[in-house]
Amino acid sequence: MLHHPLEIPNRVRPGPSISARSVAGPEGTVYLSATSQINISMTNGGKTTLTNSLLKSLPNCCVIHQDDFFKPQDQIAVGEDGFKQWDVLESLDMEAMLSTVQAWMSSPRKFARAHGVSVQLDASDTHILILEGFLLYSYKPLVDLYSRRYFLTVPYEECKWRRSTRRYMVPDPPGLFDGHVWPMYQKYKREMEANGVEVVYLDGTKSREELFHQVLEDIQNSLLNRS
Ligand SMILES: Nc1ncnc2c1ncn2[C@@H]1O[C@H](COP(=O)(O)OP(=O)(O)O)[C@@H](O)[C@H]1O
Ligand SMILES: NC(=O)c1ccc[n+]([C@@H]2O[C@H](COP(=O)(O)O)[C@@H](O)[C@H]2O)c1
Repeated sequence: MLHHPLEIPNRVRPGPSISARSVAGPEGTVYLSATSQINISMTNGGKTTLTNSLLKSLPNCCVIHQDDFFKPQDQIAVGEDGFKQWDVLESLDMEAMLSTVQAWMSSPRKFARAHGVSVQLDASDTHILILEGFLLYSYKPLVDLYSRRYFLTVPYEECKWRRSTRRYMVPDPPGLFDGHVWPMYQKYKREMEANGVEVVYLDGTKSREELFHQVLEDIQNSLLNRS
């Protein structure tokens, strides 16, 4: 069963869900034969919002959400600080996420169809996979597969405020943001930069529309440049 992220109340998704839709490009747009993986990162940076807009505008586009790969709560370690360590790589089943991405790579068309999506039949045969997640650039087997890496950033105060308005499947206990979420975000970002992972930084305080148009244009250009 396919779920569009917007249709899931309180962002609860029961088990891995793949979003996909097939749409025609705007008149005059040329999509070249290509398969691309695109990634978008940082908690509350606006990833889901941006992804939902892209999904409606890109041809044969599937989305995999990293937070569908959180391990069950009883497998999440408690740190010395007393918080459950949700924001570390070990709390995610990244092997399962990698397998899902590999299934798409081996046959994007079959993958989309297997998830109930009718694939657009045209000469261009472009397929796009968006990975949406807060910790995508720290798992080496996946990092090397991406065609384009976007990193949405918002300042500390904005991120904390946005986060305070969110209700996760497991609600944040008091102090989690300052005690765990923000320090882990900073740690992984530092490591990513030290490892030389190339990302396109996006200013998450820009308007939703501006971000959408910026990224859509960038993706379309990168598809054209692959010819
Ligand atoms: N460009 C933006 N400007 C202002 N608020 C935004 C923007 N994009 C998203 N938001 C809001 O920020 C919150 C988190 O957005 P969301 O897309 O769910 O983030 P993420 O998936 O990165 O955690 C939501 O309340 C959303 O409406
Ligand atoms: N989906 C879940 O099961 C779950 C549980 C606890 C915390 N979280 C939070 O989800 C965040 C990542 O998701 P977003 O990128 O949508 O904010 C992490 O910072 C993590 O603390 C998710």
